Amino acid sequence: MLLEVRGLGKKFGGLDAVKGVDLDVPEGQVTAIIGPNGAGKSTLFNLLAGFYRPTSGTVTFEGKDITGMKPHRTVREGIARTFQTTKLFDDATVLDNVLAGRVVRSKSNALDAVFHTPRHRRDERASKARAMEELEFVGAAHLRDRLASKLPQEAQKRVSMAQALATEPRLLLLDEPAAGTNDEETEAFGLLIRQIVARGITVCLVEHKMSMVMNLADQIVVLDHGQRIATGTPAQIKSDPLVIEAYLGANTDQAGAPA
Ligand SMILES: Nc1ncnc2c1ncn2[C@@H]1O[C@H](COP(=O)(O)OP(=O)(O)OP(=O)(O)O)[C@@H](O)[C@H]1O
Repeated sequence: MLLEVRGLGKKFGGLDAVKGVDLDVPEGQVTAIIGPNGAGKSTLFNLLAGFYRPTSGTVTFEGKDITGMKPHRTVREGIARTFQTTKLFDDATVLDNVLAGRVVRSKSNALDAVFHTPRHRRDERASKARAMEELEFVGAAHLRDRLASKLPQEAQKRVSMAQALATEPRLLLLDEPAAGTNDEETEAFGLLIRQIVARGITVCLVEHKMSMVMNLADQIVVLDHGQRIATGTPAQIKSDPLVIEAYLGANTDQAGAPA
């Protein structure tokens, strides 16, 4: 198992945002995490990537205990995440944004950079080449010199995927990759995610768009009120009474029952 989560919990004051969650993410697959608004999906991602420290439980990645590890360390371990609303550096170009993802794999140190040593120059060239490869992979190479803030949402999402891929992850956490995109763009993101998996990268995604989830996921994990209420294949989840109840009971029109 690539990622093993046991009894994971996060409290905000008196609220259990995530409670006693067990999760196994098999290598080379797509695991989707779904659930009504406020179910704890984003909090779970933040716990896995180290943005939040769990109140209880453990996270094991490739057999190593990474519970409570900070994001700069989890990314070195091989976990990258994208955000629901993209967090690019607005004043930087697309290429510089993707290069920022390379920093974690840089072999040269601060002194190399200050003295512009051959090692630093070699490292810089290799990083740039890798960043461009990732931009080509996501179909955004032509945008390399544009300011990230000036791009439409869909392009920003592609760039943030390139940035995450540039860190050379073994596990990619995608937080609502299809949010705010039209049907055609959603389908294109689905294809891109398949290509990512074909590269041997394991994908875990949070997504409200059920068409994408049902098409892509090998395994679906359903959260409700911070707890895992079901795990299974898309076919199993669609007909699970607990899941149907959670969605029908959800006071939202965005969550979209997995029909
Ligand atoms: N930083 C925080 N401080 C306090 N409460 C929080 C915080 N982050 C999340 N919560 C609460 O924890 C619960 C789970 O929120 P979370 O954002 O993880 O849900 P979600 O499933 O990702 O929802 P959505 O689908 O709307 O993005 C909610 O009740 C939310 O209000």
